[in-house]
Amino acid sequence: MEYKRPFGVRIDENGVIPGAKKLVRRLSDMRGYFYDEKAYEELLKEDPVVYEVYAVEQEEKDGDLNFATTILYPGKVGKEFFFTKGHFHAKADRAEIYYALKGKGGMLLQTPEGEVEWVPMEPGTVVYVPPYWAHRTVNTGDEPFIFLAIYPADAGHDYGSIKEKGFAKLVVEENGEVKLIDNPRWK
Ligand SMILES: O=C(CO)[C@@H](O)[C@H](O)[C@H](O)COP(=O)(O)O
Ligand SMILES: [Fe+2]
Repeated sequence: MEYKRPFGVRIDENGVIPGAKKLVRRLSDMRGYFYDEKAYEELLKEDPVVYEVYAVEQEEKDGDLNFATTILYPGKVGKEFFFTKGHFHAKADRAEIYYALKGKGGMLLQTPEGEVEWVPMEPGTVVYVPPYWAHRTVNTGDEPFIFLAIYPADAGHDYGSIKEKGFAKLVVEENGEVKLIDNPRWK
């Protein structure tokens, strides 16, 4: 038997995993995701980086694990806080663990039927993402929101239905407060 080699890596203070595969999502990669289209077009002139992912991934095999950090930058489109695209897993029954490292935010989770949960996250918070729940993180603070995710190597990503329908709730700032409001576009 040829064994894989164990290793340790240290996540640096900016959330970077040395040697990991880096993915950058700018606002222009997220057309159609934010509710306020006018505010989206306005901010597109700057095209800010919304988030970066540093992923250490294995072959898509049952039993193995991937891990990744996400650095979700602070910002808003209109009154809606910056968020990650959000996805179901391609293998929908694959669960996941998130561990918050820095900054402030939360996770929106949603079942295929559109039932929504919001879990606030601060450094030290562990979130259990059960099988079948779509998940999106939101930065509700004014510094980068950084977290680690650990997920089965064969989980995969299914972005389609979230891209099309979004989440049933929007996370917005109203009168200086973080609020969850109904997404008028959700059907
Ligand atoms: O949930 C996972 C992996 O299953 C996270 O590593 C996200 O992939 C990352 O936070 C970016 O978010 P998305 O753009 O993939 O929704
Ligand atoms: Fe995931």
